[in-house]
Formats: sequence, structure tokens, C-alpha cells
Amino acid sequence: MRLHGDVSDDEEEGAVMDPALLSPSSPPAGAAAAAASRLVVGYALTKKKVKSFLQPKLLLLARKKGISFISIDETRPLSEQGPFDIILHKKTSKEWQRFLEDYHEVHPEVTVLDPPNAIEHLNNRQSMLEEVADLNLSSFYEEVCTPRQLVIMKDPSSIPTAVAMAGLTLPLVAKPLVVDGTSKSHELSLAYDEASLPMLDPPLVLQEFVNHGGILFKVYIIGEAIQVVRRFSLPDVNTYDLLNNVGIYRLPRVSCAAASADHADLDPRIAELPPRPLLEKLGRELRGRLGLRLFNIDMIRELGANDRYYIIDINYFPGYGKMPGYEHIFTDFLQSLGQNKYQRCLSGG
Ligand SMILES: Nc1ncnc2c1ncn2[C@@H]1O[C@H](COP(=O)(O)OP(=O)(O)OP(=O)(O)O)[C@@H](O)[C@H]1O
Ligand SMILES: O=P(O)(O)O[C@H]1[C@H](OP(=O)(O)O)[C@@H](OP(=O)(O)O)[C@@H](O)[C@@H](O)[C@@H]1OP(=O)(O)O
Ligand SMILES: [Mg+2]
Ligand SMILES: [Mg+2]
Repeated sequence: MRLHGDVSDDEEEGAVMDPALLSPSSPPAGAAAAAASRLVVGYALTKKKVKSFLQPKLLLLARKKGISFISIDETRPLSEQGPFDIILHKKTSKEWQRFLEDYHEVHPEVTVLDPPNAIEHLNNRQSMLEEVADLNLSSFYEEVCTPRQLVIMKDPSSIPTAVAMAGLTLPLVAKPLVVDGTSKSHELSLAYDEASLPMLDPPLVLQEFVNHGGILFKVYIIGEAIQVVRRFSLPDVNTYDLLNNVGIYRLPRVSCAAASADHADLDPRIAELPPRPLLEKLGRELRGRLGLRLFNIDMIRELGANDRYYIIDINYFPGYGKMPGYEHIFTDFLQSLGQNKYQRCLSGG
């Protein structure tokens, strides 16, 4: 079966070699790999993701642990490939979703990471934060919330009135409503004044900008494991900036350009990581509510309100390759899935 949509990527994908074959100690491919390994992981990922995720250090460790990775050929029925124990995927086309769901109905024994309908929840910047807004994580010590935001579907001329009626405070971050893996869906703008708002390009989400000392916390979730890193973020906006700036500032892919701030010389009040118990609770709750096991959370701490955290973005299957030690955490996670499956088999479940 030939999948449509995401065309250029699919075309490229066809030319991608199984990175396992490129690794220094090449594991056998396809059916041979399946026979030699205890755990076979099929993957349907973009070329970019294959490069950033399936790094030699991951492949090497996986091989030692009896895990093999096999590239899924989206032009052929899944039941003719593998057989797989686990399928990893990050493709947004409807055809792929249906393809995978049909396969999973016939092969419920295969662990699909993660269910396409659960992933879809994160492909829209409104629905992605809904679960957070419903969470009640605030305690005596800290508060977790989302910035106030407004969805504009069309008619840019209506934006100033909509913003005034919703009582949103400038500056506002304008983000494309849909996150579909394209670089366009990461093109953000900062709007300083009301008069410029009609220059924005709906459908979008308008989110209040929260000053946070220019540091963002990326909280990576892999099953039950949680790891947090610091990244440089947008600088704070002060009253002077607000009075002296007009117009819309286009921000090219902010987070992609953001360097790690883990070893920077920072003000300790800004650098201090969110408390571990809070992150554990947040990870647990969101994993359950979203029905996802692979995602990350972008979190900022409001400047001057040291215990108020805002969640501003959640990403499915993010850039784990940038997470220190990801090869250990990810392979442990895959092994734990294999172990659970084995135990279910033994108990006849
Ligand atoms: N409400 C906000 N207040 C302050 N800064 C923000 C806000 N929203 C976004 N930012 C800054 O802009 C960056 C990009 O925003 P966001 O994470 O929503 O976009 P994205 O394109 O989905 O990013 P990613 O590449 O992580 O998917 C953030 O990492 C943060 O530095
Ligand atoms: O570019 P990287 O590999 O690092 O990963 C980024 C990932 O791109 P990719 O899935 O195409 O790889 C993005 O996915 P799309 O929204 O564009 O689908 C998004 O999840 C970012 O948040 C990830 O960056 P991180 O948040 O981890 O820094
Ligand atoms: Mg982000
Ligand atoms: Mg994002």
C-alpha cells in the first residue's frame, strides 16, 4: 500500500537506509534481525528524526540488549513486515493513522507507541494544553498553569476586538494552531501592540507572554522515566520594550536554535530546576490523561513569582537525541515493554 500526504517526506523515506545497517557493528536487517533479537522495534519516522534519534550509541546499546530496529516500508502491508514487538512512529498523515489502526486491530499483541488518536491531541495547540488546564497540580508550595490564550480561526481584522474581549495582556505570542511537523508550524511571532494584530495570519493561538528570565525547562518523558534540561529561551519583555516597540516580530524556529543552558553561568534563582516531586506528579498525570508514553513538556517559571510554573508546549516524540543518556533510558524502556508482554503471555493474558 502506498501512503499519500507528507509526500516529499515519504519519497525521501524510501531512500533511507536502515540506520542499523550504518552503525559500526551492523546488526542483521529485516527478518534476520528479527530472528537474532529478542525485541524487534519497527519504526516509521521522518528522515530527520531517524538521523537525530537512531544515533550509533543508541543502536549499539540496543544491539547489546537484544533490541533491533527495522525501518517500516510504508508502501507494503505491515503484516508482511517484521514481525514487530513494538512500533515507534511519528507521521501525521490520516492514511498512516488508518493504516496503523487497521494493523493494530488484527495484531493487538504489538505495542504501538503511541496510539494515533492520542498523538493527534498534541497536534493542535489548543487541545494540547487542555489536559494541563484541567490538572489540579497546584499545592501550598507551587502553582502549575497555562498562559491565558485565545484561538483565532480566521478574519485577522477581528483580532484586536477578540483580544480586548478576552482581556489578554500584550505582548502576545502568536503560534500556528496546528503542529504538523512542518517548519511553518513552528514559526512564531511576538505582537507588541494592538494595532498590529490584524497583520497576523490565522488559524493561530494567541498566548500571553510570560517573563521567565530567559530560561526554559524541557521535561522529557519516556514511559515512567523523567529527565529535565535547561534551554535558553526568549528574553523578558519589560515596560520600556513594550512602550518602544510596535509591530509583529517574526521569530524563526525559536526552540530549535535554543542552546542547552545546563552549563551556563546563570542566576541560581532562574536556573533552579522545578522540584522533582512536582515533575514526577506532572509526568504521571499527563501520561495518564494524554494516553501517551513519549513526549516532552516545555515549562517556564514566572519571573518574580518563584513558584508559579507555566506549561507552554507539549511535543510528541521530541528530540530525545539531545537528552543526555537517552540511549540508556530508551532501551530500558523498550525492554520493560518487552518484559511486560512476556509476563502477560505467561499468565495467558
Ligand atoms: N507564553 C510564552 N511566554 C514566554 N515565552 C514563550 C511563550 N510561548 C513560547 N515561548 C518561547 O518560545 C519558544 C517556542 O514556543 P513553543 O515551544 O510554543 O513553540 P514550538 O514551535 O512548539 O517549539 P518546539 O520546537 O519545542 O516544538 C519557547 O520554547 C519559549 O522560549
Ligand atoms: O528537531 P528535533 O529532533 O530536536 O525534535 C523536535 C521535533 O522535531 P522532529 O520530530 O522533526 O525531529 C519537533 O517535532 P514537530 O513538532 O516538528 O513534529 C518538536 O517535537 C520539537 O519540540 C523537538 O525538539 P525538542 O523539543 O526535543 O528540542
Ligand atoms: Mg516548544
Ligand atoms: Mg512544540
